[in-house]
Amino acid sequence: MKIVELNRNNSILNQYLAEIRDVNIQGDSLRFRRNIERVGEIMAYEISRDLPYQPLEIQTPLAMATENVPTIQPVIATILRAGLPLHRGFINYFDRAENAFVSAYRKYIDADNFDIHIEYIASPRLDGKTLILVDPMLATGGSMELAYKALLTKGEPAHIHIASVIASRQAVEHVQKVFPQDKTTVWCAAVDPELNAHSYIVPGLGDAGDLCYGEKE
Ligand SMILES: O=P(O)(O)OC[C@H]1O[C@H](OP(=O)(O)OP(=O)(O)O)[C@H](O)[C@@H]1O
Ligand SMILES: O=c1cc[nH]c(=O)[nH]1
Ligand SMILES: [Mg+2]
Repeated sequence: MKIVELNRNNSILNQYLAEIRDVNIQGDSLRFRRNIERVGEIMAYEISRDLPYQPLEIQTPLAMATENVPTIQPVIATILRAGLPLHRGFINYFDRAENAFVSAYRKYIDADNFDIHIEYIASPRLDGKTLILVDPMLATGGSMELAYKALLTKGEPAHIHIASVIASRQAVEHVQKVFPQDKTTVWCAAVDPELNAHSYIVPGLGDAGDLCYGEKE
């Protein structure tokens, strides 16, 4: 399974990631959402390089031109609610993509233990398609795994891309166990070393959903 950590190479993505993490900047929720969206745009561009292409003949005002263009449009799936700004970044680039939405939330049993609940799924058929699963945080990997299993009820994708802003090392290992090795690629802006007792990524960024949309009850 190919794992790509985009912050290993210097690019403007690192500036957006620094602002997303920065406790003195991330409280500006408009900037936080836009920075997540910009990471989504950069990831969409990177993933676009892995798609199949074929030449297209185009009539310009002066002559014929040929450009290689993608032969497919992916399905962009996300997990509510923190996934929404990242998803928006992806569809800013894949403007003819189909889309899927899954809800997932942590229901805490006590301070440190929780189950993940999936209650809502809206998806096109996925058979033979390229599925891009986008969620800014891959902490334990549990939400991503359960969202994928829910989406499999809509068909078997030909290839799966997982795109996260920050993943924990543990979640990357989990994904390597539960997703098909031969047809999954993982894209992260950063991979962080630890989870804390509440299964939050450390250093991470805090709670992505709350930073986007406010605290929930
Ligand atoms: O890898 P996991 O351990 O499953 O954690 C990651 C999940 O946590 C966050 O969502 P959260 O449950 O906070 O919901 P929210 O988007 O409504 O805030 C995040 O967007 C992921 O979906
Ligand atoms: O670090 C984490 C873990 C789960 N959800 C978040 O928003 N952040
Ligand atoms: Mg949250």
